[in-house]
Amino acid sequence: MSDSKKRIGLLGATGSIGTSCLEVVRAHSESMSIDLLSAHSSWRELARSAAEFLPQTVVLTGVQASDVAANAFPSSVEVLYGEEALLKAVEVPEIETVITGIVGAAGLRGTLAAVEAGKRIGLANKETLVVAGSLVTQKAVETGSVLIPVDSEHSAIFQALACGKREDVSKLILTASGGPFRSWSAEKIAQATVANALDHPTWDMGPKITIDSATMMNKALEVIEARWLFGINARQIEVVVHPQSIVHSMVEFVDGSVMAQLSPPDMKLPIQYAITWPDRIAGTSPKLDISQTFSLDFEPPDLERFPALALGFEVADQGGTAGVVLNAANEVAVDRFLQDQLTFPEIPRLCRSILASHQFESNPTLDELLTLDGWARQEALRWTSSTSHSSPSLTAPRC
Ligand SMILES: NC(=O)C1=CN([C@@H]2O[C@H](COP(=O)(O)OP(=O)(O)OC[C@H]3O[C@@H](n4cnc5c(N)ncnc54)[C@H](OP(=O)(O)O)[C@@H]3O)[C@@H](O)[C@H]2O)C=CC1
Ligand SMILES: CC(=O)[C@@H](O)[C@H](O)COP(=O)(O)O
Ligand SMILES: [Mn+2]
Repeated sequence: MSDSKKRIGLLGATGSIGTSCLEVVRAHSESMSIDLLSAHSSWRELARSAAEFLPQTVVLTGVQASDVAANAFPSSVEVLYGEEALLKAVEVPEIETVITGIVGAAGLRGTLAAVEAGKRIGLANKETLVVAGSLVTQKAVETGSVLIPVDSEHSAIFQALACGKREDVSKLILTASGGPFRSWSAEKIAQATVANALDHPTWDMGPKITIDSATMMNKALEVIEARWLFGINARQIEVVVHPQSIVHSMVEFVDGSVMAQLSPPDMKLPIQYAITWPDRIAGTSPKLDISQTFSLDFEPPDLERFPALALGFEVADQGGTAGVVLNAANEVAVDRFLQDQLTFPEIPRLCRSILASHQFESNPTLDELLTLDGWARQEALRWTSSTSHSSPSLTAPRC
C-alpha cells in the first residue's frame, strides 16, 4: 500500500551514503519510497536514479538548467536548481525522513531546514553538528525533529543507549579503524601519497571522509558530533582503535557494563535503521559469521602520529565557534591535499594554526558561524599558499 510507505528525501543522492540509501530503498520498495533526490553537479547519475525511483522532485545545487540535457529527467519529475530550492523542497509535508548525505559544511543548511520542518533526520552529514551542534540540537527540541544518527559509531551508541538510563551512562567509547596508516611510522606517514591515504582498510566511502579517516580527523569530528548528538561532556568520550570495524562503538554504564553494537562494516544497516527506527526489518547488509574464527582487537590511539584527534577533544570541550573554524580549515586542507598542494602532516598543522588564531565566541548565531566559515576558509587558503606557513591574520570577524 503506497499510503503506508515511508517517504524519504535524500540529500547527496549521488555519493557513497546516497547510493547506499538508494540500495536500501530498492530492497524495500514495498515499504519505502523516494520523494526528493538532490545532487550537486552529477546530473547524469541523478537522472538515472530519478528514472528508477520517480521522486516528485530533484534538486541540483551546483549546476544550472542550461548545463543539463533537455529531457534528462522523466517528465513527471520536477527539476529545481540551487540551494534555496533545496531548502524549500525538504519542507514538503509528505516527506517523513530526510537522509543527509551531502558532504561537508555544504550540508548544514539543508539539514537545518529539515530540522526546522520537524522531520526525522537520518544524519550522515556529521559536519552539521561540528559546525552548528548547539543551534541544530536546540532547534530539533523546539520542532520535535528527531535526529537519528547514520554515522556508524553514533548509530551504534544510539542503539547501545537503549540498554540503560541516560543518567547511568558513564562513558561513550568511539571505535576507530585507525585508517590506512595505523601501523605506519611517523616518518613514513610524512611521505604518504594521496593514493595511500585513499586506501581505507575497511570502509568504501567518499574521498573527503576517507582522507579524514587517514588523519583521524574523522574521529575528531565524530567526538564533536557525539558531544552534541548525545548531550554529553567531552570528557566522557573516549576513542579506541579497533582495526576490524566490527564493533561500531560502545557505551559504558556506571556499573561497569559495556554495551556494544556489532556488524560487518556496511552503511546500509545504519541507514536502514534511521528510516525504520524504532522498528527493525530484515535487510541486505551482510551478517556477522560467528561460525568462523575471528578476532576483535583494540588498542589506544597514538596522538603523536595522529595529532588531529586531539583537536576533536579540544573543540568538543570548547563548543562555540571552535567547530566551524576547525571544520572549514580541515575542508580546505583536505581539498589541497587531494590536489597534491599540501603534504599529509600539514593537514592537522594547518587546522591547529587557523583554530589558534580565531577569536573564540561561546554563543554564535547562524550568520556569525557562516561568516566565520568563510573567514577560516580564506585563512586556510592563505596558509597553504604561504611558504613559511605564517600565523593567520588577526582579522577574524568578531561575533
Ligand atoms: N561514506 C560513508 O560511508 C560515510 C559518510 N558519512 C558522512 O556522510 C556525508 C557524505 O559522505 P559521502 O557519501 O562519503 O560523500 P561523497 O563525496 O561520496 O558524496 C557527496 C554527496 O554530496 C553532494 N555534494 C557535494 N558537494 C556539495 C555541495 N556543495 N552542495 C550540495 N551537495 C553537494 C555530491 O553531489 P555530486 O555527486 O553532484 O557532487 C554527493 O551527492 C559526509 O558528511 C560524511 O562525513 C558518515 C559516515 C559514513
Ligand atoms: C562508516 C563510518 O561511519 C566512517 O565514519 C568510518 O567510521 C570511518 O572509519 P574510521 O574509523 O577509520 O574513521
Ligand atoms: Mn563514522
